[in-house]
Amino acid sequence: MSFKKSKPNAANFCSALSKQFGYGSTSSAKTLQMGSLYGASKTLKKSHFILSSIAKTNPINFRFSHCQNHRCLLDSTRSFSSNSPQHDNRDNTNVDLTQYPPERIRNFSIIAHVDHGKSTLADRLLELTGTIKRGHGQPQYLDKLQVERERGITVKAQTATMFYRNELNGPGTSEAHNPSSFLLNLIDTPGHVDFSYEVSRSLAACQGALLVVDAAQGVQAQTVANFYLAFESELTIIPVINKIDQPTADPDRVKAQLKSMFDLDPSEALLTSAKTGQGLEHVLPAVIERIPPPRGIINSSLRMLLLDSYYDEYKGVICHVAVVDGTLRKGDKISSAATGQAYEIVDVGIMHPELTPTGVLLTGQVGYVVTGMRSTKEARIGDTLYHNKSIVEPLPGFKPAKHMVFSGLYPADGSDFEVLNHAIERLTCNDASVSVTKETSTALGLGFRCGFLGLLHMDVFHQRLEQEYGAHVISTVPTVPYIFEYSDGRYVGSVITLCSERRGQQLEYSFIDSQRAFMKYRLPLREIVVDFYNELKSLTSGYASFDYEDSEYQQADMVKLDILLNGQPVDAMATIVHNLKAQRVGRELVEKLKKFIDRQMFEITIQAAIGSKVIARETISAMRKNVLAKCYGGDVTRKRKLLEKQKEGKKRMKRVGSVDIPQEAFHQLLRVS
Ligand SMILES: Nc1nc2c(ncn2[C@@H]2O[C@H](COP(=O)(O)OP(=O)(O)OP(=O)(O)O)[C@@H](O)[C@H]2O)c(=O)[nH]1
Repeated sequence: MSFKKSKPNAANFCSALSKQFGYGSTSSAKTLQMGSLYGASKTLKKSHFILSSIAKTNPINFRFSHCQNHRCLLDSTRSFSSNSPQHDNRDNTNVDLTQYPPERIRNFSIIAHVDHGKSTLADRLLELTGTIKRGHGQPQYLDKLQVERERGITVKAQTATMFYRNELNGPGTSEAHNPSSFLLNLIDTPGHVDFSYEVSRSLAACQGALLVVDAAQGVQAQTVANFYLAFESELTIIPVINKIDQPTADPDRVKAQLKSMFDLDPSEALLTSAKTGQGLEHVLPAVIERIPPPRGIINSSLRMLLLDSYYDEYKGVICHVAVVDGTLRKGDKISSAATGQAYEIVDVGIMHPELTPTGVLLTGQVGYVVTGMRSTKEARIGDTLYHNKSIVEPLPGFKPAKHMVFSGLYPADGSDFEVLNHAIERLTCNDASVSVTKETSTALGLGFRCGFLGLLHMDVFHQRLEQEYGAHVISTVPTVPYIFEYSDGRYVGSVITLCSERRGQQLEYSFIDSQRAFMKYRLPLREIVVDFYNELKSLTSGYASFDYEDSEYQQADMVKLDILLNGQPVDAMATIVHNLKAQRVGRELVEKLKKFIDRQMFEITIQAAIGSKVIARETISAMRKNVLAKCYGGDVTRKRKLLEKQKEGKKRMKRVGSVDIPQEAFHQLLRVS
């Protein structure tokens, strides 16, 4: 499966806020719920599913002059700002963080729907502040993972520290004495719904968020979801209408949406083009003016929130932290509230944007620490770190991730279990939203049962295992639920038909404006986990978008569909389907398997069965060895004897032979709904 920014495919986008189907035949079906965004205001409840479609908009001129009188100089000449994107681990003693008390710190995230321009805007802000060199040749600088670059999407939130000061205080004024120098921590977040856990974690370190909205596409499903994440975290939200350079940009329409859906004052919206640079000079002044400084207590005991972590071959576990109260210095002895383990701070610094040692982190600052943690399991995301022997109230931490898609992960070669074990342990250090338990399959041997936030998340996790740790993985059919949001105007009819075919129950249907509709459906996750999103996109010419929320379990007529190879059930291929669809799904599964299993020296029967009842069957005939090749004109009894012997041998092989199932066959099964 692959997910490209421009052409999302169904399987990937169908990520899930869902729980695992029960695996027994008596389990109930999982349902999905779409929610309406209608009438969103500060009192609104979080919405569930959105279906919206946007007709092409006409180009429109806009006039907007917010912040036009604000004069600012983005300081790119400071001695500690780097002009090189690759300056990892400089011993940057010039960075004196003690010059930045909380009132001169602003921590903010950039949040948006997929592709609305978060990472590009982050690039521009890093360039404007001299944090990275202009035209560094690497767009979306903070998207560092190979998987992010290949797919063109952000999957990990990334923090970067920038330094910024106003011209009004005089260019050239020394950093130490310039009262309006600011330390800004920017967190670029992913837009895809599968990675919203990254967004919510990032928001915990922020007091404000730039809500970026594409000037042509307007408010989309993840705009709404992310708005509510920020709103519920009580952050100051600055709306940024981006991509105003596009011919179809219609900022006035977007402003009206922001007002009607979120009660955001249209006059507060910034108009930008991260591509051309238009309007960007107003962004950081707005951040400084509107977002409050962090509220921590300087003279209090240290309390530090563990935001994220990753494993570095040389340094061990590196933790990203936000200092909520107090001060942290290199050499300090700290403890973990979650595990009670004690550590010494070996290194501390900021991401500027690479690791830059500073020796200290003060109240309100965001940075990294190296503590000599030996095991990745010790780094508990959401943990509170504090000075040894001090008594502190632990911070609230994060809500646990809700796993919606569960899949078995097995080493492609059974003997590589330890390699996979090691790889999963390291990767989950950097992706705490994945749950992992060991399991055994008779067909695939020792492996893991993993919970993901969605199919794209699952797919990205597989890819990262391969790319970053060289582990080759077979994944089993996900036992998963999904939820969506859509928007549509002109395509409403076909969306309704699609949802009805998928056993959806319409809960709400309303229009946001003349071109957009919101629909709320309760859908069985099983029905949308595969291909639903592709169909939705193709039916609506790509205009529909969706978001989803877990709904309650519902009673449903579900059956367990087993796949048998030569009479032996393959547990990894068993799936739960609705009784009405069992016949069709069974037939599709055996037909697919027939295509992907190679002929062998014996006949292979592939069956789909519910309990003892076989509902579909295919046969792969045996490869025929010409046992008569050497009988030049021999007598007919001799030939018959040889053929009889071959037949006997084949029967035996069939009985004892094990069928080789290629990895591709497992992947193909994922695509049958
Ligand atoms: N015309 C135009 N294109 C832009 C602008 N900003 C970003 N883009 C383009 O929009 C596409 C998506 O930009 P990204 O910055 O990757 O979007 P994103 O929101 O970070 O995407 P995800 O992280 O995947 O959610 C890229 O092709 C950018 O070049 C803009 O102001 N104008």
